[in-house]
Formats: sequence, structure tokens, C-alpha cells
Amino acid sequence: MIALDQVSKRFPDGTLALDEITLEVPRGSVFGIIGRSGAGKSTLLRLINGLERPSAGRVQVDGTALETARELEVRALRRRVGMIFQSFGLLANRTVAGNVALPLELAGMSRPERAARVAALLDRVGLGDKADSYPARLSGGQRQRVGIARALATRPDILLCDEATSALDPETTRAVLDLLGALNRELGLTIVLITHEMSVVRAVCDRVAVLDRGRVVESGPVDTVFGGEAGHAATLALVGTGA
Ligand SMILES: Nc1ncnc2c1ncn2[C@@H]1O[C@H](COP(=O)(O)OP(=O)(O)OP(=O)(O)O)[C@@H](O)[C@H]1O
Repeated sequence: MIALDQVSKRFPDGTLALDEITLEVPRGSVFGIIGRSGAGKSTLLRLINGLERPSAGRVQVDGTALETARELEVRALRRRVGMIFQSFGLLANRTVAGNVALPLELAGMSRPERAARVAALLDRVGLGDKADSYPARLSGGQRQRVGIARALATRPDILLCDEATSALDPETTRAVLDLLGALNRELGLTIVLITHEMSVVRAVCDRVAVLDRGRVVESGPVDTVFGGEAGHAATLALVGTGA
């Protein structure tokens, strides 16, 4: 469903952010990409949602080859890929319901259909009573639930999570990760989650790739990568810090 084959990304200033990455994210999995700051995680996510093009190699998402896709195809793909962010990315001047409705408005859905869909989404993320609140009045965990509802509004097959719990305390993090796990199981949603925290990977991911200086240094089932005695120095450093 998501397959990267020998993908490199070099920025115009010469920075090699990704260096011959090969990995496959199976449909329906929760796939963690972990690495320290600057390892290339955000760049990898931006390649998967078509915001960046690879300098070399192939990126296949849901049957679309992104390295050769036309702008129209990339836009169509982006509608099938939802995304949530560390900073939530909510519009301050729209209510919770207004934020969740935005992608449906852009997709041209009628007002009554939109209202029903928004209500169902807010119920599902546990915010049925917050529809008319503004983001400033919500806790971090509640804001991220709005972010999740908005990302799922157009029924994507894939959800990309960019350090989605890094701004949250451990308890709230756990609750948001539990919600993501439940949505993965209920909807068959494929989740790709980037993080610098091993506890996040352990809590929700079934597979993980360890990124170090633009390279995948280990990948596989979480228990295998983090459970074995041997391991790449970058993995051991993550384990060692208990991050
Ligand atoms: N637009 C850009 N132009 C030049 N270099 C860039 C650009 N975007 C990212 N980089 C560089 O590419 C490398 C990987 O950056 P990236 O943001 O993907 O890492 P990251 O693992 O997401 O880090 P963080 O956790 O700090 O966000 C870094 O050296 C960064 O400085």
C-alpha cells in the first residue's frame, strides 16, 4: 500500500535528508518511524503525502507512483491521506464543528450531509458536547481529537501522524494513542506515525523503522527491533534513553 524503493531526497542546498530508503508499510498496519531530530522523519512523511518529490527512487502510495504523478493525481491522492500534527493546526476562528467540516466543505458536500458527518465524527472522538466550542477553550488532548476527526472527515485510507502526541502529557498521549489504535482496528485505517519517543512506538505500533541520518538502519516488528539483544547503535541509543 505504501512502498518506498531506494528513495533519496537531496534539497537544493545540497542537504541529503534521505539516503536510499527502502520500506513497505502493509495495508492496515500501524507503522512507526522513529529517529532523533534531523534524522529525516518529516521529509519522509512529506514524500508519502506528495508534498515533496523524491530526488531518486520510487514512492508508491495506494497504487499511485508519486515520482511521476501529475499534480492532479497527487491532489486526488492527498484526499485519501489524512494528516495530524504536533501543533494540531486548527483554525482559531472556527468552532470545533467548523474545523471538522472544513475538508467536507472543500469536497463540496451539502450542508445537511456535512452536519451529520461532523456530528458522527465528534461523537466517535468523544467530543460530541464540544461542537460549538472554539479551539482556544480546549485542552491539548481535545485539540488533537479535533485534529483526528478533521483528518478522518473525508474517509481516508491512510493517516499520517507527525509527532502527534509530542505536545501532550503522558496520560493524554496514552489516551490519544488508544484512540488511534481503535480507529486502526475499526476502520482498517493504515497509520504511519513519526516520533522520537520509543514509548509511543511501543504503545501503538506493530512495525517500526529506525531512521538515522537519512537511512533506515533497522526495521521490522516492534518486538523484534526493540526486544533483541543486538541492534544498531542508533536503536540502542533510543532504547538507552528510554525515550
Ligand atoms: N527544505 C529544506 N531544505 C534544506 N534542508 C532541509 C529542508 N528540510 C529539511 N532539511 C534538512 O534535512 C534533514 C532532515 O530533516 P527532517 O525535518 O526531515 O528531520 P526530522 O527527523 O523530522 O527532524 P525533527 O524531529 O527535528 O523535525 C535535516 O538535516 C534538515 O536540516
